[in-house]
Amino acid sequence: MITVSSLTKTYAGFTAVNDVSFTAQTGRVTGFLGPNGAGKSTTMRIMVGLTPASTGTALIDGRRFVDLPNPGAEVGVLLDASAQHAGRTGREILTIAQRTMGLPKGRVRELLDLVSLTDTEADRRVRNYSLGMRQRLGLATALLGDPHVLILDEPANGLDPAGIRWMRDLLRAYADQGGTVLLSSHLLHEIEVIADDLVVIGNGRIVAQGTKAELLASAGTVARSSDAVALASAVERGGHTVSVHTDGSIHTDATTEQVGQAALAAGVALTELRGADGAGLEDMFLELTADTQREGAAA
Ligand SMILES: Nc1ncnc2c1ncn2[C@@H]1O[C@H](COP(=O)(O)OP(=O)(O)OP(=O)(O)O)[C@@H](O)[C@H]1O
Repeated sequence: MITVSSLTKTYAGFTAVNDVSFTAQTGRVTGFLGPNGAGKSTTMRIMVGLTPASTGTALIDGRRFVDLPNPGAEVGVLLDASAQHAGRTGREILTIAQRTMGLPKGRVRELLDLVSLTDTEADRRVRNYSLGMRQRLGLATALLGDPHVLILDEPANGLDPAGIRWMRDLLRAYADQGGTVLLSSHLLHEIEVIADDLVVIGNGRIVAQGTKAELLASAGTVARSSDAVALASAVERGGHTVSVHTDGSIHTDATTEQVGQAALAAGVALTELRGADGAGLEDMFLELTADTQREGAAA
């Protein structure tokens, strides 16, 4: 389990991470979401001892990363896939890590197979790797010591669709076997599919956290009928907030059941009724981080 408590990081008067607290639970995948510059990487760097916190703590199973005797056997870290030594081959990088951690030689082969890097690719210098190959190698390095916690910054970056699905299945299985996964991503839909819990950060502050189910339930309901205005009025009469979209659908904070009841009472036939979870996470993300978006995308 990862426990972050009142973590703050300031750089020359600028607060990059502001009183951040959350936990990433054992057996669950926690998605760490936020716009550019929100403080995700800084938080993760503090967790693994690369950046000192100004105040607060980040503990892994109750201990600071720097106090772990053999950190690679407890925490797998992938923060920047391009930070690997460009002049070494993938196999060399894994072999150095295998020796440092005192693991059996055969572990390198196992991990190359796990991340689907071929022998030819493993013997190529990392400077000639594609971004997706670097991510696979980074994930192999993170998993080499068979850790029970994974901290991954944008691990899907550069992976093709098959690679993204592969990674998703791998992380799901890892969590199902009792591992703790914390991963950051801008790929909201990717997080929506894989995460059990979400932590949303904007301008260094946590703006929302909870289970994905809880947060998406609060994303409301989408409904459609042949008469959007009549449907909107019926739902509004129940005291709910409603917005009518240009495509004729309505989005409301009412539950699907409340919308169904309101439509029935008003004699309006529904042609669609569902939780807003499809686009819900993206809407929620833009809404919660509206103050911190560079493009004013949520406006
Ligand atoms: N060493 C540093 N010195 C000064 N400011 C820094 C330093 N490192 C990070 N920052 C600032 O802290 C803020 C948070 O950066 P961070 O990299 O943690 O964001 P992020 O959420 O990971 O963003 P992205 O999604 O773009 O990677 C940014 O404004 C960044 O410029």
